[in-house]
Amino acid sequence: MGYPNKRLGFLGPEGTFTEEALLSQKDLLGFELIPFITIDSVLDALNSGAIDLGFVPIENSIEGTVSATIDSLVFDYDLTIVREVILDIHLQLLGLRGATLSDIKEIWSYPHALGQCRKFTANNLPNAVTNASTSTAEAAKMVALKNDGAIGAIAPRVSGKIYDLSVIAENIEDHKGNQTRFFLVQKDGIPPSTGHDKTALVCFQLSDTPGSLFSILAEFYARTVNLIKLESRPSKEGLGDYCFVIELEGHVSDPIVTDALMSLKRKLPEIKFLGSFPNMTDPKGLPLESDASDPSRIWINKIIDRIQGSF
Ligand SMILES: O=C(O)C(=O)C[C@]1(C(=O)O)C=C[C@@H](O)C=C1
Repeated sequence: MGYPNKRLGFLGPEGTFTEEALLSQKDLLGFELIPFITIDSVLDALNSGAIDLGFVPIENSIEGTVSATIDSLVFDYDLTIVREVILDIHLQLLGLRGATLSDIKEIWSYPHALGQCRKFTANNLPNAVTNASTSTAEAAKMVALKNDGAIGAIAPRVSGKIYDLSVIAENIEDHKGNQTRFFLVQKDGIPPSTGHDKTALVCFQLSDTPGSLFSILAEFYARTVNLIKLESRPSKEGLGDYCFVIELEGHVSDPIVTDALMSLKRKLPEIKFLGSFPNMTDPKGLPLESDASDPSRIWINKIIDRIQGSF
């Protein structure tokens, strides 16, 4: 199935985990897939309309949230999350053919990947200098270009094949069950409810007073809406000033979710809706090409307007 003239940007270059997660989504392969060198450049291109969809990492089970992604979604752009994808992550120490562990004096990788192998590096390469690259695959590409046996990259196995590097040490992540979650984002349009959805939003508070977080959570508790994730992020307004990123079970069009969000809206100066999207375990796919004149979509957009206060 093709999507003529539809462009999907992702964190590249060829060989990143982001690309691997994207390629696992067969229905997206008909798009023109365009690698970008940073997460910011993907989201910026989406915001400006240069691409139709963006695919970026959001969180890792060892290292936590990818700040570049969440901060762009919360503060910089009005984009909507339409899908989540979860990928098992195994990191490899790659180097030139013939290089061994004792040859490596310098390691390059994406900071989130370096963090996932912190203990491995401390125990096995305590004197190696670590350096940040814009992605794991970019680090692998650079090792190949520099053609220096003393430089290693922490990267996916597939990137070793692409850039002709060999695996010096395999599966070096510090904890078992390492996984990263990715978001597919678009400028607007909310996938209809599948019955197995999540909703993401940001709550901005007026001031930090006793019970202010409790009063947010109470709205969900009162309606037995299950919270999946709660994270405080610096609001960028000053040290100790936070906003709350919340993920909950349900779709924004589910009456109890709508009701909880409307009630929150009356308490808080600002709520930002980030998206309603199917749980990754949902066996039903989601229609990507949602029709702008679809009455259910117009109705959902009205709910969002009311929650965000732009009516
Ligand atoms: O550099 C890559 O390969 C990416 O896709 C980025 C990223 C991340 O942001 O966490 C994705 C998965 C892994 O956790 C390591 C790196």
